[in-house]
Amino acid sequence: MAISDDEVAMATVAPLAPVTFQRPVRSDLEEFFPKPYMARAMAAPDTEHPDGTPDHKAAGMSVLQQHVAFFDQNDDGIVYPWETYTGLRDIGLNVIFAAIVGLAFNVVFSYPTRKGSLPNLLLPVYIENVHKGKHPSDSGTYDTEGRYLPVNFENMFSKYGKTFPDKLTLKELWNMTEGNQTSFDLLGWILEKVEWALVYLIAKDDEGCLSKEAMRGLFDGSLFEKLAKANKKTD
Ligand code: HEM
Ligand SMILES: [Ca+2]
Repeated sequence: MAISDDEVAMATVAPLAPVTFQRPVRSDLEEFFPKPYMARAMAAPDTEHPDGTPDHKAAGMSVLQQHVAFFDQNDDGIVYPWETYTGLRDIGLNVIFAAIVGLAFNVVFSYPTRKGSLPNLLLPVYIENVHKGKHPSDSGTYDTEGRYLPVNFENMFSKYGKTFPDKLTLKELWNMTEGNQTSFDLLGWILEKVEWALVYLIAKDDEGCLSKEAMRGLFDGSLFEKLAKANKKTD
């Protein structure tokens, strides 16, 4: 059967690229909120939350900056390893795990986000420059300036969420990190696995799935705030 030019122009699948059938994209997002293709600098909306997280303050920061600002204990715009450690403890990691993971985040992100040209042995992460920490093999939900792209967030679920519409099973999360891998990018691929493994660990639900809401909250940092609050209550 011949495909008309009109059909070609708007198609989201290509007959000779089976992967486009296996990982479909959304074409109905505008029914839920305006301009899903427009990168949001300060809010992280999805189909269920068209305005993002109302009780979470952007405080003038980009969505990626908000993701990291949770760890900035004294709000001076710089995240030192001991601050990452404290934040990780607050969201429920044990002492050893928080120490290892906390140090690892600063080891990875301090150099790319540095001010000036020299590395700093105290491993600060400068929130102002955190967009420079972006790595390949990610979900594409943050753009290169640290904004949030609703369409790419939603497509994670249309592509990989085969069991439920609003959460990913562990296998599906794994498939997503595999599917996001770009070539010649071992480090980005490892980081992607570690980041999502951590999110899964701290936020999986009773059925062993990662909810869309937890993942959305990961992007604007509200997930960390929620977990810290819940943790404080149980102390
Ligand atoms: C000081 C602490 C942290 C820093 C500096 C940091 C930095 C970043 C940066 C720069 C990105 C953008 C990566 C990209 O889009 O290529 C990012 C994304 C991400 N981070 Fe963090 N992060 C921190 C803490 C955490 C923690 C504690 C977790 C998990 C619990 C986490 C999980 C993620 C995930 C899952 C992504 C999204 C990757 C994707 O789009 O596929 N981050 N982070
Ligand atoms: Ca600080």
